[in-house]
Amino acid sequence: MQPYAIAPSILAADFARLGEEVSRVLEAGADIIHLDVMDNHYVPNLTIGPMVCTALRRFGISAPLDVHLMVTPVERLIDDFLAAGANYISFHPDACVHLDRCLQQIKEGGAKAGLVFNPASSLDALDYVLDKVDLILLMSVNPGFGGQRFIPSALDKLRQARRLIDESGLPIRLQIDGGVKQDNIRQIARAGADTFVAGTAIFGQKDYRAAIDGLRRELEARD
Ligand SMILES: O=C(CO)[C@@H](O)[C@H](O)COP(=O)(O)O
Ligand SMILES: [Fe+2]
Repeated sequence: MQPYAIAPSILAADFARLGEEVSRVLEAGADIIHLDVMDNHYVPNLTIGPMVCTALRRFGISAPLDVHLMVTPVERLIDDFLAAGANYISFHPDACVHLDRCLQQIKEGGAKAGLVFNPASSLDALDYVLDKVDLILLMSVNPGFGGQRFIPSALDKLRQARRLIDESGLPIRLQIDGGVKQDNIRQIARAGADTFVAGTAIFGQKDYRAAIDGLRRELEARD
């Protein structure tokens, strides 16, 4: 993966044409595809399951699929998403009883494992498992819906997570999710993020290439 990765969230895509939408956004320069899995239990919304991941693979999508689980419990779905071809599987520590076991389950299944932190959650859950994590995902909105406004306190938490990662020397990606736009991505990158989920900022635009180029231009102008 390149130093900065753009991960369009399909939550804002046209679900009636999902395969084409994902192809188009990849042709427009997306690095990975972010899939928001919601169960109407952990979050008050209901979206997609592993069948959609399988369908995208059958459609010919070979790009990395980044699955963001907003479900509880997570255990069974991990196996289903591994079988469906997910490359990254991230879950919320508070949605899972045996955190260490879930991380192992993902890694033994051949995918990269991520932990997700809600806007009001501390990073304490990383204390004993940092070496088992490939990705830290910080939510900059409350999970459940696309199109919300970026919560500014996520910037401090990004700086804190960036310090943790740098001090550990581990190759952990730092992903930000929620309300990422052209007018704030530069500030978010400065705070330490390297992977940027964007739903409405990309799929909400007519020209996906212009949207992704616009985000990248801001990243290049970061310093
Ligand atoms: O996980 C979530 C929401 O729970 C996100 O992935 C959103 O889908 C991002 O959408 P935008 O805020 O970029 O529109
Ligand atoms: Fe997400």
